[in-house]
This record gives sequence, C-alpha cells and structure tokens, in this order.
Amino acid sequence: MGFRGSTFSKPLSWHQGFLILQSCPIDVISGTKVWKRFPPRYVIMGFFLIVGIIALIAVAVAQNHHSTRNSKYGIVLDAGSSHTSLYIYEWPAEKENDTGVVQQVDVCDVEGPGISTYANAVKKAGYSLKHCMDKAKEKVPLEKHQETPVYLGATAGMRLLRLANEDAAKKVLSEVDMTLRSYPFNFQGARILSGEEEGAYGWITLNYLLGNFKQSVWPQFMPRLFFSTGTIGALDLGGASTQITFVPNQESIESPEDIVNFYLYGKNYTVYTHSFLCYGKDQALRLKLLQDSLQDPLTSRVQDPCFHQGYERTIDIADLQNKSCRPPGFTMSSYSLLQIEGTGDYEKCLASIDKIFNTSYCPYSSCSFNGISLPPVSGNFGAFSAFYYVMKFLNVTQAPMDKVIETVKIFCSKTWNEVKTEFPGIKEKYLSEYCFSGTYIISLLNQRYNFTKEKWQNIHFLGKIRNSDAGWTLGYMLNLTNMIPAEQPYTRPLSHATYISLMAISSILVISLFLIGYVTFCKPKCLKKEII
Ligand SMILES: Nc1ccn([C@@H]2O[C@H](COP(=O)(O)OP(=O)(O)OP(=O)(O)O)[C@@H](O)[C@H]2O)c(=O)n1
Ligand SMILES: [Ca+2]
Repeated sequence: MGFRGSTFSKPLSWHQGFLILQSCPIDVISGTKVWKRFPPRYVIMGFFLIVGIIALIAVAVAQNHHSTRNSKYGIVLDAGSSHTSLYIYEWPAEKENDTGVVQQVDVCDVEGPGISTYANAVKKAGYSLKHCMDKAKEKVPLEKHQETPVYLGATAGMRLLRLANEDAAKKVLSEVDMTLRSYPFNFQGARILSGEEEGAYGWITLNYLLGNFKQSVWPQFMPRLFFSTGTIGALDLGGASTQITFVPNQESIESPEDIVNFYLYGKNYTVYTHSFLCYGKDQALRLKLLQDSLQDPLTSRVQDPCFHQGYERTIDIADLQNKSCRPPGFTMSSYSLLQIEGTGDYEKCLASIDKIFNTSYCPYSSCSFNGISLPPVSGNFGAFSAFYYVMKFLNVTQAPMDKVIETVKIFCSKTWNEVKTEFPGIKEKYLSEYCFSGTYIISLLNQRYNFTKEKWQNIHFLGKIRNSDAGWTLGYMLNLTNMIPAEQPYTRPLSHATYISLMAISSILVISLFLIGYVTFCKPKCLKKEII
C-alpha cells in the first residue's frame, strides 16, 4: 500500500507527519484500485470514536460481569398459627448496609398446621420442619452453611398456646430448637414474637423493599415535591392476630404502649403499631360462632349468614371454647356439638361480625375497637397475608371499596353448590370461609379502622414486593443482623458503573472535540514541495 499526492524526499518530524495525515487529501492505493479521496481528519475522528465505543463496551462488560459475588444468606422461619414458612434471603456482602439489597431467593411452606397445634405431640413440632430445612441445606452453598444465621419466630398461635398452657408452649419451642440446632447453620434461636414486634417488622419489610428508608442524595438539590421520603403503613391479617402499623401524620400518639421509635438511615420514625390477638381471621370466625351460639345456649343448631346457602358444618364446642379467645359475655354451653347451616346473607353476616367488637367505650380521642386507641389512618398502606389472599381470590385487590362490597355481597349470595362448581380447585376449608373473610375484612378496615371510601384507595393489597414476600420475616432478620444502620451510609450519587462510563464518554468527547477544534482552527495548507 502506498501514498500518492505527496512524495517524501526526507524523513518527516512527527509534527509534519501528523499535519499531513490530518489535512492533505491522500489517495489510498491498494493494489491497482484507487480508493475514494476523503480528508483523513475524518479517518482520525472515526478511529478515536470507534476506539472509544469499544472502550465503553469493555468497561460496561467488565463492570457488570457478575463475578462469583461474595453473597451472604439468612434463613427465617415464620411459625404462624395456621402454617409455618421458611424464607431464604441473599445479599451481596459488600453492600449489606445499603437499602433494598437483600432479596428473597427461596420459600418453603412446611407441610401441616402451625407448630402450636402440636401441644399434645411436641416431637412432631420439630419433625415437621425437617423437609424445608433439608431443602435449605441444598439451596445455601455448602461453604456458607456455617455463617448463615437461622431464626425462628412464632406468632399468635404460640401466643395463644402460651396463654392457655405455658408449659406446653415451652416444650414445643424446645423441640423446635433441638431440630434447628441439628443443622449445620448458625442457629440464632426460636422465640415467640410480641404482636408489636410482628407489626413493626412487617412495616420495616415493606419500607425496606420499597427503598423508603433511603434518604437519596438528590432531594437535597431537588425540590421535595419530586421526592416523597414518606413511609407506607402495614396491614397484616393472620389466622390468630391482625396488626396495623403506620406513622400517623399527627404528632401525638395517645397510647404510649402503641409507640415504637426507630432511628434508621439517619432519620427518626415514631411509629404506631397495635396487634389484636384473637382477631386473625380464623380466631375471629371462632369468636363469631361462639357469640352466635350464645343467642340460645340450649340449641345446638344455628343459621349462619356468613356461610353459603346449603353449606353445613358441625363444630366441636370444646374446640371453639379455646380458653384464650372468647367473645364478651361468654358462657359455657350445655351441648358439645354446634350445627351450622349457611344462609348466605352479606348484610346479616356483617351484623353478626359487628358483635365480636366492643365499640361501646373509647378512653381516647379515637379508637378502633375494644377501647384501643387508633390515630386517624393516613397515607398509603400495604395490606398482606390474608388481606391479600382473600382479596386476590375475590379478584378485588385493585377495586374501589364499593366494588369490593358489591363483589362480597354477590359471592355470599351464591349457593354452596354453585361456589364448589365455580371453584373446583380451591381447598374447601378456604373456599367455605371466603364469604366470612371478605365481610370480615370490610368490617375491620372500613368500620373499625375507618378507611373511608377515599382512604380505601390508598390500601395496596400485595403478596410480594420485588419477589420478596410481604411480612415480618425480612424486617426481623434485617434488625437482628444489623443490616439497617442508624446512620445513612455514605453512598456515591452515581453507581461505580455509571461513573466509569460517564468518565469514558466525556474523555472521548473531549478528545474528539480537541481534534475537531485543532483540525478546524489550525488548518495547515497541503505541504508544499519545499518542505519535503
Ligand atoms: N393461600 C391462602 C393461605 C392462607 N389462607 C388463610 O389465611 C389465614 C392467614 O394465613 P397466614 O397469614 O399464613 O396466617 P398465620 O401467619 O398462620 O397466622 P398468625 O400470623 O396469626 O400467626 C389463615 O386462615 C389461612 O388459612 C388463605 O385463605 N389462602
Ligand atoms: Ca402471620
């Protein structure tokens, strides 16, 4: 390949060579073919741009290449009244103080009922957890087993057992403890959470996953209206208890026992939380049935508007008369079996549910029920567990309150045969109770918590947030592993990858602009013969 248009008779300095390369048109001859003439300055700029783009891609690939990240794992077992679930969480070790980095990577639902039902067969309580723990051994890399913490938190089912028979509760927990200790993980204990803890940790989980704790650096430069640094309230409906947790927009919470203070990521949160034991949906149904059976203590047959027309159920009264959950004015009945006949009537069901709440007194400026203070609900709420299961089944998770009421009304009015035909795949235990559960949720949220039609629109019924289940377990683990720092950890405004890429792009731009400027403003003539 040779150059034509200028011939060299003596060696050129690099400066002359550069001037020639960039401005004098050159015929590039390759073999006999003369390529199109064009100013080489475009060749130079094109060259730099291509190099720059390749550099960018290389940086992006290098930056985002997932080396075998140094991951950490955590395991939490949620021992609820109706079931136990095992959650496995994972996070990148180098980022553990950032918010939102912990992800749920697996969940295992334990076969059978909650551990509190094993009061008379405590060995089974521990044994029931083996299958999910064996699965966890496979899921967590072998070399991480030793360092992976395992926590078991028991909720309302065990609270009720402890109230009824403290010794049995201790035995169940010690069996569970022994089983979990036998695994190669870093076992951190099995304990019964208080209702307030259950509510507070559920609130932490929601706001952690939504990134609401991150005081982003940008708001300091941007007007607040672009960035809400508020938090979302948490509504949890279990089988034996229900929790409501939120930051009220009024300063004073009137009941000190319902206040939890958090100092997270450099910000103080004064949170209201209350847990209503016996008002999870299973126990609330029991309260209602007991209440109904008191109408006529001698008769053992009741017509129940919360069950579908044609539905019948026989209940052992001894089972209902669980010492811990009893309606106001309870008296023992003279018969042992209660026969229920469904009549399927929403309005009457709502009225019968009303009776399990005592709204006759309130020693505060505003109460939910049973004399419990409740500040006016405000802002957004995440409603999960049975709130979500029931509303999802009824297909009203996004519906306005009127539509929810209308849907429950229609569903309750269906006969039991129609319902079984329409939903063949749903467990009859769950299916038979959705009319009650839907009515109960409306009663609890609208009439007890005073979520008006407008405020109802701020309730988000959700099962997961970014693939992690909504619930107390993540918040519990974050707290016990100190992954929520009190102070806001320093975070660069830009991620490392963004920073490197921006640097690369700006350097390429600067070089290109320099070249274009140089070529444009100090345009050398074509070198005359005499220079060469
Ligand atoms: N897909 C599901 C799962 C559960 N449930 C019902 O929802 C209620 C609450 O379930 P859960 O949140 O698991 O309650 P627990 O955690 O077991 O109860 P608690 O928190 O009170 O200990 C129970 O009546 C359960 O039968 C349901 O209707 N549909
Ligand atoms: Ca629960």
